[in-house]
Amino acid sequence: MWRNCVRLARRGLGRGAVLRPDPTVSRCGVSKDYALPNSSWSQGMMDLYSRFLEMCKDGTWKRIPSYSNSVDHIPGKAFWGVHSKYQPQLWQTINMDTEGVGFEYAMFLNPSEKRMVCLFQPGPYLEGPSGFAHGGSTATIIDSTIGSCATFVAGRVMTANLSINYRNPIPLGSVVLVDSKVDQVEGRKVFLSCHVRSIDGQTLHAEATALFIRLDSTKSLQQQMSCQ
Ligand SMILES: CCCCCCCCCCCC(=O)SCCNC(=O)CCNC(=O)[C@H](O)C(C)(C)COP(=O)(O)OP(=O)(O)OC[C@H]1O[C@@H](n2cnc3c(N)ncnc32)[C@H](O)[C@@H]1OP(=O)(O)O
Repeated sequence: MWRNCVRLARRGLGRGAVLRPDPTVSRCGVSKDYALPNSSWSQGMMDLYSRFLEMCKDGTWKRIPSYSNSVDHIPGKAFWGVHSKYQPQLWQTINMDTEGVGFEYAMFLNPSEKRMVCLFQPGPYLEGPSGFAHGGSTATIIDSTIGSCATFVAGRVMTANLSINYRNPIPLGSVVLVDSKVDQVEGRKVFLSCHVRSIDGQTLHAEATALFIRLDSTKSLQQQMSCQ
């Protein structure tokens, strides 16, 4: 499906050339918010989602939609618009068209607390040890959640450091809460921390700290990321 739906664009030739999806084309030609309930969500995931939606009513929390194609949804805004309050996310990595097999998730932002939480239900494609989520998939969802939080406070950022302690394995199909917050901002550096817990709060699955760096505004993203 991926091969059929995505137009790949080769940008540049030779050293440093990258092959990546054309950001103007959504994976199936249709823009879709991937962070919405579907039939694969367990009752626990639905209940938690409803609780957070309830907390959105007074404006304390905001639901963050997730599109693989930002173009239709952020008209006039450059990729990773700087200092956006909150905006649709661009997730080619974690959005899968088959429901329930990979990352099922929904993110909510608490702007005043500079906190981003992610309700996460890992599917079978994320298996590492038998029956449990692969540590790399846990790192991905942590990086995505923390990164979204850093984006909220600082605009265009990249992960410079991510340190994770894995405390208890995450059973596939279970629901965990990835809870991240900004601890400190020093110039271009954003320090964050994160805990991943079961929804009853009894099991600590992982804890992490991260450093994100706000990209130099005088350089384009291309320059910033080119080989030096
Ligand atoms: C709609 C869509 C939303 C989308 C929402 C987006 C969410 C994003 C989530 C996914 C994010 C990723 O996976 S990003 C992919 C993984 N990350 C990467 O590939 C990053 C690779 N690294 C880099 O490109 C670069 O090293 C940067 C950009 C991180 C930093 O480069 P730079 O901008 O030139 O900055 P530089 O001068 O080196 O460093 C600035 C300051 O930070 C310090 N510093 C730099 N790196 C480190 C480090 N690892 N540990 C400690 N300190 C460090 C330096 O000492 C310096 O301190 P001082 O001297 O000033 O005191």
